Amino acid sequence: MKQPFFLALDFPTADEVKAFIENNDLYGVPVKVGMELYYREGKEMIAWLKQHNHPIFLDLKLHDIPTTVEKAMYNLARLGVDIVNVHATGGSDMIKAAKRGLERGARNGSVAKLIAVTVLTSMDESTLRDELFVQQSVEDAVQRLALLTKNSGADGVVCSAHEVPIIKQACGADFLTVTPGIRLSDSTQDDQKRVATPALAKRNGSDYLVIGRSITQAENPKANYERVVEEWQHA
Ligand SMILES: O=C(O)c1cc(=O)[nH]c(=O)n1[C@@H]1O[C@H](COP(=O)(O)O)[C@@H](O)[C@H]1O
Repeated sequence: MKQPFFLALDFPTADEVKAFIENNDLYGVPVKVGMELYYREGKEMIAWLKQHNHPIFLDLKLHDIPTTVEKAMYNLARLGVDIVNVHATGGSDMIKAAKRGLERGARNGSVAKLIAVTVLTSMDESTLRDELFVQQSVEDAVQRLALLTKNSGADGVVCSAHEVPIIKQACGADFLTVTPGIRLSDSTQDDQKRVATPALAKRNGSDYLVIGRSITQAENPKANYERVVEEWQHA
């Protein structure tokens, strides 16, 4: 993979995605396709990105009963993307079912990696305590969900860069950590609560960054993309 960053293509239409990639000469970079884009442009968008050699993380965060998730993953596997995700809070039966669906639907023997969202980066301790009635710290909750994910046979987790060291300690160095909530030092935080710079994510041992608005909403997106590359290489 060119760079260990998934550029979050949070745009409403395929035309906007294509114009963005063209205008900023970002052909072939790893990308993340989320709900906003996928629900409108679906598999044609995925096919276009594959034609242009973009590694793809399809972020649909499945969370349902195991049978439904297995069948949905079977269908998603046929798209030939590189990474897909579920919510870890769906539990071990659901995560195992997701894995089965991916394996059954795999094409040409290549199975997409399965990762599970632990605690969304838009949440903090008060969200857990006051809204979800979870009394643990964010770190403890993330670590427990990471262990559940690993023991259910998935390849890694989505977490914030701050929790990477405790996850690696609990689940091993090979267990993938994919970290959104990445911000350049002069970017706005928006709706994210647990944010980190690319440099901090690198120092903490994050395997892949997910980065959207710091690049896509910037005045000069290409310059900000290069800043992320620079920070990552020199951290
Ligand atoms: O699974 C994800 O990708 C994800 C998990 C999470 O905990 N937090 C999170 O922000 N994301 C996604 O990562 C991207 C972050 O975008 P920016 O905040 O614009 O960099 C969005 O597309 C989110 O949907």
